[in-house]
Amino acid sequence: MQVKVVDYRAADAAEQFTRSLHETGFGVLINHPLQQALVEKIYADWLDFFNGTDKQQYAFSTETQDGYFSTEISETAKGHTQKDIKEYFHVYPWGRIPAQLKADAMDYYTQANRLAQQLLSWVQQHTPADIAAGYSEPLSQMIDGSRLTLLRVLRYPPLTGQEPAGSLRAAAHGDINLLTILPAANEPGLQVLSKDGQWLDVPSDFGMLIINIGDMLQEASRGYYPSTQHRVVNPTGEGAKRSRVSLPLFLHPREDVVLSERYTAHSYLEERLRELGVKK
Ligand SMILES: O=C(O)CCC(=O)C(=O)O
Ligand SMILES: [Fe+2]
Repeated sequence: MQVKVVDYRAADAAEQFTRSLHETGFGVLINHPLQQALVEKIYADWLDFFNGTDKQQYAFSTETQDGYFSTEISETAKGHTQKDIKEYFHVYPWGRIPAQLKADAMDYYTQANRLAQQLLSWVQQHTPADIAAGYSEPLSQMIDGSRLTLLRVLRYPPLTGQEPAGSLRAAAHGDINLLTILPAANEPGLQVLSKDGQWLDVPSDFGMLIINIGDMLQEASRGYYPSTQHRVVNPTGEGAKRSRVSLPLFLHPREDVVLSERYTAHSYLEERLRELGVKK
């Protein structure tokens, strides 16, 4: 298995891209419309923020989930016992955002949401009719007016050598949401679990955009689009001295969206956040 790199401008981009999502849970786009210069500026400005002390004033709220999550309270992936080696900030348009970082973060949030809506309509168009018949509403409509779509700015600090044995920058997990949109990070490390149980590097050269299916879309599509396990491995050598910054946009449906007979978006999210240990 290999995650395919698809040219967003190719005539058959939608077909190739959605086939990759069906086969691997992941797809990688080049020549996509998100501005690389903006992504890089966000990486640089937020790295300064994480290196400073202001972040302590934005401690996240268990109720609303916006704000800063320190390495001490960082999430523990489902089925794991060690916390991930990461700190992060959850940006929601209605949430707290440091003033000097707000304009760029919201600009990116808007651009990425627009692209996501189009990608969801590609996914919809290429869903087999019997599966699509089970969607409670068109996929791109599920995110209309959602308050829960979330831009996560992640910083994986340089390693100290004191990390607990076996802990990873991000332990193997599936994302909770519908679809995740992730520009290539400033450092390598992202891997995806293949069907035959091998960890493979996700193509993530400069400028690539990585998209993966989340558990909610797996649930809504009855597994046709799989939410594939992925992780971020610890660097060795010189790379261990450097921070890694990444910027996933987690696309969430409106809370009232019916995902399946078992779940609404709301009931699903509550269950998963409790499992992650970031909600009571
Ligand atoms: O940092 C990355 O490249 C991936 C992050 C991720 O998988 C997540 O936060 O869910
Ligand atoms: Fe993830």
